[in-house]
Amino acid sequence: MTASAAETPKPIPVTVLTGYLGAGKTTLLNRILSENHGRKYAVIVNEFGEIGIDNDLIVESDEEIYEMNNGCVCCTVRGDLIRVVEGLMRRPGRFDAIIVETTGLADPVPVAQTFFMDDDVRAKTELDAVVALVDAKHLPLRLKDSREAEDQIAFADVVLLNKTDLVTPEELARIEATVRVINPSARIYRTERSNIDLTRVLDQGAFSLERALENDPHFLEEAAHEHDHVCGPDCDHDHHHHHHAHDHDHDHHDHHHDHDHHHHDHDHGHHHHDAPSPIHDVTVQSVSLRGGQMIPDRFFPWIQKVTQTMGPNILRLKGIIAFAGDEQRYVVQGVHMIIEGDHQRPWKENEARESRLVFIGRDLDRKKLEESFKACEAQAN
Ligand SMILES: Nc1nc2c(ncn2[C@@H]2O[C@H](COP(=O)(O)OP(=O)(O)OP(=O)(O)O)[C@@H](O)[C@H]2O)c(=O)[nH]1
Repeated sequence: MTASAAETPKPIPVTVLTGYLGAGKTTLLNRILSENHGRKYAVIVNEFGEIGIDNDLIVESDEEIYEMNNGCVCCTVRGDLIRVVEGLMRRPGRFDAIIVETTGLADPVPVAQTFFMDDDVRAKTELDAVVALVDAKHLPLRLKDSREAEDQIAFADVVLLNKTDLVTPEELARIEATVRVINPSARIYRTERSNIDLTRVLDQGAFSLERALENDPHFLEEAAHEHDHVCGPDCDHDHHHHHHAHDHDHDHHDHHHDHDHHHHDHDHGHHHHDAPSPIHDVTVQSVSLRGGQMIPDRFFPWIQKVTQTMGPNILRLKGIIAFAGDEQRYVVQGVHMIIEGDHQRPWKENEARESRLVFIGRDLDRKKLEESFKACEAQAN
């Protein structure tokens, strides 16, 4: 029997969206889902925070959204990703392409590896491009405190330098130069609210296995990257012990920095090939709050105060707030001290009018946040 085009369907292109917490991934995803491009996407998102707000922030569309388990892709979710993709493959014709939105704390490498490691997935999909969103305002801070932020840029095929409205032209030029140093070959575009001609992001045919292997000769090796990054706060891993626990079966210390070839000589001070590098940023935690209906005159001054006083430690906040007497859901979002909010849509008949708020950051005082959040409730005194 000879294989014909009909018998071997074209591999499904996969776009991986990466970028640090709050950089603009969901904003881009919502553009993709809203725009009339005539293609049908299956979207895979990796929820962050135990009360899962992310899914609620994606625009409603005909697209099918698949959630992966809590935790980071590299540690616990790769199997999950393979299962979701295999499930998708069993329903040919339902969609033309796949988009994977990774959590802001994830290393994109294990996600990309997934599309090469499992034989079935490898045969049926084709990694089209890794697209990294960069928050222009907060990049300098990120490069100081997060290896992931840098790795995400280093590994990208396309970089969207986003939030250009929050920086001066001079700052923007400097930031672009920094991105260029971290990744000399990526296509870089400046964007506001992830506003990009989608033909520059989708169907790029940009991902090159050859280049990935050049940057990291161990790209195709299982576990080379598994533990070289920050796990999400909800990751099941025992952060304090697994480093030792895994030492005997993976020698990830020897080669997991090989992709640093990318990084040339810029000096961020945290890339040392031999020194024991911080394996996990164990200080990042998440605090999830739940409450009833809130009084705006309590909630807004409270959230203002929280972001003013704790801003430097708040990497990300997201919430859906039910205000007493308000027929609409109110969405609040923040990155450090920059916070914004808006009505999203009317509450549905069967939806419980409750408020949910997730903080991701360092040194968060859970008890204090819980109590002060509760004090904004309508029934609180
Ligand atoms: N000022 C400004 N705000 C932006 C821009 N792009 C996105 N935002 C806002 O930044 C916040 C984060 O955007 P998201 O698209 O949710 O970011 P994300 O990367 O999906 O965030 P995580 O999923 O938490 O990692 C939201 O409040 C956006 O409205 C921009 O270009 N300028």
